[in-house]
Amino acid sequence: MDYLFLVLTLICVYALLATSLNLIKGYGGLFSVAHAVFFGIGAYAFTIARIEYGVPFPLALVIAFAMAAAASLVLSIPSLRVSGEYLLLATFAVQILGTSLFLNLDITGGPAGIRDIPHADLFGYVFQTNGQVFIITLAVSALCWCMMYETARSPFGRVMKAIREDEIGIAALGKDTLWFKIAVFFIGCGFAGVAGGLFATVITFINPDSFVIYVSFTVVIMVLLGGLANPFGGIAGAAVLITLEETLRVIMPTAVGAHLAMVLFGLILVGVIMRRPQGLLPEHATSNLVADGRGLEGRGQRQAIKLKNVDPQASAALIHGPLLRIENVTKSYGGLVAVRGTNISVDAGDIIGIVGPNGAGKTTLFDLIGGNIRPDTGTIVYRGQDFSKHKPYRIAQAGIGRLFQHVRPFSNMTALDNVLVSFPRSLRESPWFAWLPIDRSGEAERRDKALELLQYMGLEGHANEKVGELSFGQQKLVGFARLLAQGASVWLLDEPAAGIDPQMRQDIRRTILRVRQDLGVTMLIVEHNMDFLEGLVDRVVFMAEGTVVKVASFDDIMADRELNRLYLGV
Ligand SMILES: Nc1ncnc2c1ncn2[C@@H]1O[C@H](COP(=O)(O)OP(=O)(O)OP(=O)(O)O)[C@@H](O)[C@H]1O
Repeated sequence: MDYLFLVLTLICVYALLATSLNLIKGYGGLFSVAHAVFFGIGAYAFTIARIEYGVPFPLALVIAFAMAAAASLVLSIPSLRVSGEYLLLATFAVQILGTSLFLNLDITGGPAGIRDIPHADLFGYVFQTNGQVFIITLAVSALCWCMMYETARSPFGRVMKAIREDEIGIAALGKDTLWFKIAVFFIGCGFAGVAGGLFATVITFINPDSFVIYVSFTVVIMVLLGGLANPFGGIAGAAVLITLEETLRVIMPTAVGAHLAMVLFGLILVGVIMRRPQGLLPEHATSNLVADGRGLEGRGQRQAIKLKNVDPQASAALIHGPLLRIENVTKSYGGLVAVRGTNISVDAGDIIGIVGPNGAGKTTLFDLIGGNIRPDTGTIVYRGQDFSKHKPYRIAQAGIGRLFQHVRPFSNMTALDNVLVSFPRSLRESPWFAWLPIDRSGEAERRDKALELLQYMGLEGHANEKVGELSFGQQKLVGFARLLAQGASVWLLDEPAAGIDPQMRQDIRRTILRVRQDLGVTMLIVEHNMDFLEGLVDRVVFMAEGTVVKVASFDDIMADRELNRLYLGV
């Protein structure tokens, strides 16, 4: 029984460690193979605090969190600007560095480590037997798990998921992705530190062997096996692997058993990747708030509702002069000038079509306005302020929204969550408040607004469906609902009519006209389909070879024989 308690205690510790990595990888999409280092930093910080300074058990756990989280900044601030294999390599380097420091620093006791770590105690009660140690470990792990669970399902967790799905897409909705990634890394590493503190108090002895890269890989396997972005994934993965490891230890109590465990873990990883990439417990896409269908009743037909809750910064009447001015903007790629000395002036409430042959520079122009690339020369002035050197999220926050040609949907999130994540920053979108039971009414209000926006787009019946499973046209309508939630006053629509059937094209056209009529949103529409633009746009900007060739009404452009012959082939 005593041994069983020890195994259960270890499962709790590693479940906490795996859940903290799941927060980083499952929600943040950030692949780290250095998690054992933060586990170790927590363990050493906890141990030193307890032994050297006699710090009480709960406070030592807080110190473990703080030290591991603070150490994460050393890695995350420089390296989270990169992703994919570069981030993986950066975390690998941190793992090697961490192991080397644990081995060579005096404070860590070098290879011999630190012994006789005191048992957990609370209000004078010492948790000594394996049963008692299990209870305190379970209690702390459960508390941390609840905090991470709340964080993951909060608006903060929703933004993290969207970053994982499409970082450019969520930046275009006004979220500072770097800040969110640093924050999720900070929190995940902090909880790894708490797991380290618990580990130290359970085993009462630590040395660098417990924090080597093998441990980091084992935790990665726990997460992948249990289920990425599933709150119970880390627990399931830890339970399976720790049980397996301990069973092997009992059957083969030699070094062979330990090596066999490594081989088995490797095979499990390969098996998971090949047979069940979603892990034992797959991620749920359904928004918690309408999981039971609440809020969807009575929302049958598309109605001519007033968007009373929507606040696009479309106070067109308050703008003096042009809302958006593109002044003498040039952008080259090597010898190729994609946009050349372009000047376009857009008044509030205008709908402007941007047309021209392939390679004319239309998308580049949108990239420049949206901040995805910077102009070589020239300025982009919005509401009187030069935005040409601002980051995409700042431009989006200022009120310029974009529907990308391929929408950039958050495919594994529901339509409702796609809209919810687009609202401007709320209290619980901050990682510090995400786990607190606050702003529930604000969240309920946003849900109602989001449902209203989906209803406005005729998508109320799809609120709970994954956007990746909707048709391309419906995804575009979700994109419109996201722009409304964002409150963008200028919409950059990149080929909204492309890739959809004629019926849906009409729907989208009607929606654009309706948004303009109801909200006075200003729009720039890049489009090849001239029929789509007829009767929709106030002016057409004709571009060719990076240059604005002509700005005129739709009829004048169509009547210009030379343009039609040269570029439109009609
Ligand atoms: N990142 C890049 N690197 C190099 N050249 C680029 C890059 N992006 C665009 N270009 C080039 O710049 C020119 C303008 O491209 P852009 O995509 O803006 O044209 P477009 O008018 O949107 O064309 P389409 O209608 O086909 O989408 C093209 O010649 C293109 O090859």
